[in-house]
Amino acid sequence: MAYSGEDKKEKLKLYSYWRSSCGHRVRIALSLKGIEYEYIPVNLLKGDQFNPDFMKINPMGTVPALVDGEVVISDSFAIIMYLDEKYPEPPLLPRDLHKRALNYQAASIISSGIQPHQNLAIIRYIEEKTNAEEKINWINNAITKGFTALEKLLVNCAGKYATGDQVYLADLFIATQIHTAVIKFKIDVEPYPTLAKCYESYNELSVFQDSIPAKQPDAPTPTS
Ligand SMILES: N[C@@H](CCC(=O)N[C@@H](CS)C(=O)NCC(=O)O)C(=O)O
Repeated sequence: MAYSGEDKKEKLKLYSYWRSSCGHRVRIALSLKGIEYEYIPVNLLKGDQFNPDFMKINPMGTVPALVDGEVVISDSFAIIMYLDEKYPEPPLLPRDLHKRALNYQAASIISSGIQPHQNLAIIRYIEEKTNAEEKINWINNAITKGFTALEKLLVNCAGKYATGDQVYLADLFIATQIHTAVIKFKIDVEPYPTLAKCYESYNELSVFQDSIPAKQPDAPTPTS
């Protein structure tokens, strides 16, 4: 089922940045549910997240932020849950309670155990206080620790995707975290066979392919 036009008077607005993994998760959710939206770029490298107009939308100065009429939400987890409740098809949470908890757990490992450690503000600070090598070590440690935990968590329940043969919440977080690790930080996913297999499956789906950072309107044009 696609949600376009008749369910909404005004298009949703997504404030994001092409390379933001948190924004990337939300794009996949919107795309899976067939929701049309307006994409508003916030250039994190230029500091647009601290522009007073944007700070009114999200006083944390981070992307993504979603505006749906009077409703403003500025955390990817909260945005995805809001979308899932407002546009229930296809559901992002399985009915089975154990699988549901695994989805929450995997999403949480990434949103609180990995992503904050690789966030622009943090890694800039680490480099400033130490050096570029320490920054890379810091990122690698956080991703290795998180991926090792995720691999253990999912090894016995994964199918094509993280918790079976249907895409759920965990997949949105895993796909985008692996994409960032592989493409941005050049980290190999091979040591995590369950995660690597899921990544292959995501790359076969157009909703995942179309949501990747390089395909966003604010992504730099590739030079040949
Ligand atoms: N928990 C928030 C984290 C948001 C976040 O850290 N966003 C990053 C991009 S992925 C950001 O905007 N960073 C800007 C900065 O560090 O200045 C979420 O899931 O939306």
